[in-house]
Amino acid sequence: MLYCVEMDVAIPHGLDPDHVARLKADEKARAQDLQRQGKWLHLWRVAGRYANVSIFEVESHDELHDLLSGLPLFPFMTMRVRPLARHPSAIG
Ligand SMILES: O=C(O)C[C@H]1C=CC(=O)O1
Repeated sequence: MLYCVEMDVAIPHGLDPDHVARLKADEKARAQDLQRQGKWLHLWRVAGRYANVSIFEVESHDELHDLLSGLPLFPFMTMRVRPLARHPSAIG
């Protein structure tokens, strides 16, 4: 199942900078691991915003939820999830 997920990141200003740096490093490692596993197919920065648009391929809503809610930055992200269906005019 394919999903388009838009993630908006809002890290509170008062957080310890070392803690934030660690969270970002952990997030990067996890994102790259999921890409290597073939579950996080696309990861694009939204120009001008601390946000991304991503495409995930997973088995179920539950798998997607587990994966997203386990991201290190999850507590600081607002997510918009859209399930994708095949477009009848798509040639690919
Ligand atoms: O920077 C972001 O968009 C948030 C998050 C998603 C992947 C990652 O490495 O960080």
